[in-house]
Amino acid sequence: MTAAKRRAGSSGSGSSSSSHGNVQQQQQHQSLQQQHHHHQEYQQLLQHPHHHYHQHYSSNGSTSHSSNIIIGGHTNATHSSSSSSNATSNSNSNPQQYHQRQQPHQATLRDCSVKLPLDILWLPKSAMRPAGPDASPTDCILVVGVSRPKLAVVFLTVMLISLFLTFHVLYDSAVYNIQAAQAVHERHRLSLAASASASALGGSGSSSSSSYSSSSSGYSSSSGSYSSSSSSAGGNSNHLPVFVKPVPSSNQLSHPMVFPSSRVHFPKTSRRLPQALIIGVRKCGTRALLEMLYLHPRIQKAGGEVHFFDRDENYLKGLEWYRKKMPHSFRGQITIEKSPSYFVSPEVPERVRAMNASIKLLLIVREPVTRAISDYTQLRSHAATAILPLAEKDPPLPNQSPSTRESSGGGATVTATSSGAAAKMSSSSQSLLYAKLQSARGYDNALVGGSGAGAKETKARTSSASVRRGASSSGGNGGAAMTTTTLSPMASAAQMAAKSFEELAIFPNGTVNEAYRPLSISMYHVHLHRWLEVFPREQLLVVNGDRLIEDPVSQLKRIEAFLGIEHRVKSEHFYFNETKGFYCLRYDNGDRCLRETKGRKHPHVDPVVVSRLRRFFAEYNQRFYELVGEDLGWPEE
Ligand SMILES: Nc1ncnc2c1ncn2[C@@H]1O[C@H](COP(=O)(O)OS(=O)(=O)O)[C@@H](OP(=O)(O)O)[C@H]1O
Repeated sequence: MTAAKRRAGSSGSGSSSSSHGNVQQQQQHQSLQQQHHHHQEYQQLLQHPHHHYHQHYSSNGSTSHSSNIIIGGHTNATHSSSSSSNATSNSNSNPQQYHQRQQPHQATLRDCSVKLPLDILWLPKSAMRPAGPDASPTDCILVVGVSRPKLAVVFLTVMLISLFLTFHVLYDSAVYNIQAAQAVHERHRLSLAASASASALGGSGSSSSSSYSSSSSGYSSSSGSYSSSSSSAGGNSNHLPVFVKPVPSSNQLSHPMVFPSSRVHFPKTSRRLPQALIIGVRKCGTRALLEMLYLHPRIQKAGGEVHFFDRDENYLKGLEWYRKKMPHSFRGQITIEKSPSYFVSPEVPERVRAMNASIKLLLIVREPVTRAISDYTQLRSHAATAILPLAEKDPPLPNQSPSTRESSGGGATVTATSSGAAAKMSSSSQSLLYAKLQSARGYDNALVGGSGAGAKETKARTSSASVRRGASSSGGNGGAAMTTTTLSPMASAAQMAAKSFEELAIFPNGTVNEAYRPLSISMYHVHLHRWLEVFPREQLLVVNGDRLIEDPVSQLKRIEAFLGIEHRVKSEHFYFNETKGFYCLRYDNGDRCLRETKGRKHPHVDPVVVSRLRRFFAEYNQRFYELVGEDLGWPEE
């Protein structure tokens, strides 16, 4: 290039001395030479970018030689031949000097010698191709190159990955925050609703009444933990978190959330009907199972028991209502709902099939006598909670005679005044209590042995009555003919709280009261039979509730396989809590145990009665084993 320019320079001076009249021709010649010069310079740049860089900048101490970025010089398509020649002969001059040489053209030409950070420089557009007549004098081109392409690729990849991870973390934390906000909002709403209903029911100053409400709506002030009652009914309880969590500060609770929970959801999620159901059995660990499964990233759970299929008032609202009770989920996630009473409600299997014939069913069972005692413990606890506050509060009515209505628990006659508290109740208090009992799920059918009388009016009880019929007709000693006398709810609760398990389970003549609800629910084969008439066996997985208590991971592994999801819930997700006597869950942000109503201390039951009941259940258990095709090894003595 330099030689060409020299030739151009000498040829130019020679022609000026010999042919002064031919100026136009000379200018054209110079222009052609200049284009040639830029073209050569461009080629050189492509072939030896570093060399080019050093040529221009090695004398400038401020420029790093180890830079990976390449660099253009500065020139312009309309340079005069003299300046072109200077630029090439002083190829070591720095950009400033070079720039100074362009001073005469400064006004009309774009300065491309601007020093950018990272040693990125502008190149004149004309350096990329021979400047044509259309070349604009103000065009500059930014050229960035890398001297170590492999390193650059690695660098870029790392950058992209970290960008992706950052996005992912932000995404996750956004979801988490939204869910946390929803939970707090929901609690706040429920606490307001609870206090409102408490004041409506028992007056504003009624501490006893509000303690009932708070237990059913979720806040357990004594334990300082959030504890929704599993037997509370209604839509509100559907969203209650169940694991014991630190109570949010009063500040948090009194803060109204800025957005309504029903509207907040993450993009690309929607509420889907459940693809799997935990259908029961009550008191066998249904809640523990759901919470444990929820550790799996592919599982979404309905917050509470929806009771869609077993309660006509819900079922009649339609599938869309049910769907709206479901959590938001991503495609590919499995939504699970649990309502243990599905198992014992005759109309449920058909209704479930009508929604989704290929739904997966989870049935968790425990040794039947243990389950019955657990059921009794819960019912008694609810009865006590229901009776005492109102009984203490209400003065006895003058001239009110004790209730003389009696109930027969299959032969065991019980006077409803067994608790003095019952007699003290005013009729208004009784109806309030009745309303509470109605809404308390645990009371829907099992207040008293055999008759379940006080709970006959609601639809929920219609199904339980059918279940009782089923249980009674299923065999057994037949000694428990039911008497369906009406027992007031107060009397029922009083009776329940006062009687022992032994009294309720065994008649004085020594026969088993198989119509006693906690016992009839434990006759698993009766209920399962109905399900297997509607669903193929492969669609139902039997989970061993006793093993879930001892070794959750082994049971969860089976369930993951059944649901067709990868094995993700591992032993590191659990720790054994000595105080509670059960496994608790380990989350990234802390450990949580099921609330105190799960894992209650059972009353002592006479071992003779336990043996008697085990013998009674042995036959039923065999039938159950046959149905499921597995021997669960429950004791027969
Ligand atoms: N990890 C863990 N923590 C606490 N409790 C556990 C756990 N795993 C299973 N269980 C057992 O679950 C029993 C309650 O069963 P459910 O959740 O099905 O009860 S309910 O029907 O929903 O009321 C509950 O019954 P009780 O012991 O009688 O309270 C527990 O025995």
